[in-house]
Order: sequence, then structure tokens, then C-alpha cells
Amino acid sequence: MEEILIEVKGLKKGYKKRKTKEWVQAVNDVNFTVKRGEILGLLGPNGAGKTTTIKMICGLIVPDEGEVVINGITMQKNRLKGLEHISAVLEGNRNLYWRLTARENLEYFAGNRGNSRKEKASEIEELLHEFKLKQKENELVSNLSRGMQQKLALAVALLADSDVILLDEPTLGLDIETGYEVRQLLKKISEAGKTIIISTHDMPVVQDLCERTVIINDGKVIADEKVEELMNLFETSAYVLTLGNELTEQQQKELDVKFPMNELLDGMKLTITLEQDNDIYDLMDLLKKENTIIEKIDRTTINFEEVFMNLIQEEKNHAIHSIN
Ligand SMILES: Nc1ncnc2c1ncn2[C@@H]1O[C@H](COP(=O)(O)OP(=O)(O)OP(=O)(O)O)[C@@H](O)[C@H]1O
Repeated sequence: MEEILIEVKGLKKGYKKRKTKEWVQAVNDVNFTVKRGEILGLLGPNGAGKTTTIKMICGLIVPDEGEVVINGITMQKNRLKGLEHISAVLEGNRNLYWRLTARENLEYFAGNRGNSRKEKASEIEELLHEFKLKQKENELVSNLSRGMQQKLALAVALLADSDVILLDEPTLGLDIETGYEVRQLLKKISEAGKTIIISTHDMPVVQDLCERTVIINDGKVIADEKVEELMNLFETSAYVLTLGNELTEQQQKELDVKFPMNELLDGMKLTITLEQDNDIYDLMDLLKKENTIIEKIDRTTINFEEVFMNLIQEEKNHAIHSIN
């Protein structure tokens, strides 16, 4: 049986906004598990609660309720012991010393977990080469580009030999080339059998790396599925209709209410995701009512970004329905 390495149980965290004194329930009963060797994508719109969740997993933030168990150790009871299993790369690369050089950072962190510098010397050399940091090894971190800093932060995380690596937005703000490079490095890290949780908005990261995603919205988990299953789910319900004439304003309005997951290209190509297969008949009625000609109906392929947007949209609709 596959071993569960991380258990996130009933996590809750709220904040009082300093300025407005308004209460924000950043994380509201989040539960999920991660198996050893799994790469989990933690997704959600801005402000959904991803960073707060990651910080609770590594013990940087104390939850109001709930707990995180890593390899049998409850972080909230025994953080230091738990931290022996975790490396985290948080936003702003806070796991680096900005006044040390790239190499000094690697040497410092190598020594940090009880290894001698000698023991880690060849690994440091390898990492400097593999992460293309060798030329800049003697630069202060504060003088490195954001991409270089990010790569160094990953190298430092790797050096710790932890079972679990937590990554908060590892490709944020990187140019396309460096983003690609970081993605390749992450792939290698994952192939080395590490258990990884990545919070990201970067869909290529999800498609390239993650087997499973937990999607958070308003502090709650709204999906916890294998990426492939989510894709299949939406693939079978996504259609492209080629229309022979333009929709009336009234039709467009009705469409947005009944089938909010729609997109009209050039006034004639309607891409639509239906929640249930039977919805196709309602859609036909809506179109026929105003004598819209349907020239062609195709099932469409869908990318993960669309899957993600659809899930968030569905959740919004449910929230609206449950208020009404
Ligand atoms: N220290 C804090 N004080 C007050 N509110 C906070 C604090 N940290 C987070 N929040 C609020 O909690 C909510 C969740 O924030 P969090 O950073 O966890 O979301 P996120 O999903 O990581 O978003 P993003 O993708 O924008 O980083 C937001 O509304 C945020 O404004």
C-alpha cells in the first residue's frame, strides 16, 4: 500500500485585517493527504488561502484549528522534529542569506543538518553545475537575478535531503526561459522521489509536474483529483458549436446565466462546457428559439487552465445558487 506521508487535517486560520478590522477566514477547514513520492499542485485564485496553508504545513503559522502530520510527527506539537523532514521555498526566497554568496549559502546549509562541508562538497559542485550557478558562485545573493536566486533556493532545499519539499509559487516573476529551466529542474527533483507540494498559478507547471491537484477557493478545498481525471471530466463536456448566424443580445444574456462557462469567438464559434450531458438539449432549445443555425458541433480538447477556470466558475455559481 502506498504510504501517506502528509496529512492535513481540519486546518483553519483567520485574520483580522489591520486597516478595516474585517475578519478574513483565510483557510476554512482544509483537509487532504499526500502520499510518499507524490507531487501535489495546490491551486486557487489570488487570496484563496494557498500560502497560509503552506505556511501552516511547515509550521511557520499556527492554525486556529486542525493539525498537520508529517511522517507521523504532528507539526503543531513537535515542529523541530517535523522540520527534519521538510524543506520549504517560500516567496521572496526567504530561505537564503542575501549577504552570503551563492556558494556560501550552499555550504552553510549543508552544514546546518549535521553534515560536514567535506561530505557535501561534491554534491554542492554538482548542484552549482546542474543549476547553472557555477559562474555566479561567488556573487552575493543580493546581486543575483530573481531567476538565479530562485534556482539557488531550490538547490539549498535539495541539499537538505528532506523527504518533503514545499514550494510556494516557484516560477512567479521569472521570464519564460528561466521559468522553463526551473520547471525542468523541478522535474528532475521529482524524479528523485521527493514528495512535493507546489502552490502555483503557472499551468504549465501543473501539466508538466503534478499528478494530482488540490484546488482551494475561499479557504476551502473545491477539488482534490488526479490531473488526468479532471481533464477527462471536462473534456467530455466541452463542445465547440459553429454557428451560422450571430446570437441576439437576449440569447447571449441567457447563455451567460444558464451556461456561464462559455466563450464566443468571432461571434460564430461558441465554446461551451456543460455541467451535465443533458444540458446539451437546453442549449439547443436556447439557440433554436431565435432560429440560430448550428452548422457543426464538435467535442473540444481542453487545457488545464480551462479546467481550472471552469471549476472556479462552477464554485461561484453554486455559491450564488445557495445564497438565492
Ligand atoms: N498576515 C495576514 N493578515 C491579514 N490577512 C491576511 C494575512 N495573510 C493572509 N491574509 C489574507 O488571507 C487570505 C488568504 O491569503 P493567502 O496569502 O493564503 O492566499 P493565496 O491563495 O496564497 O493568494 P496569492 O495567490 O495571492 O498568494 C487573503 O484574503 C489575504 O489577504
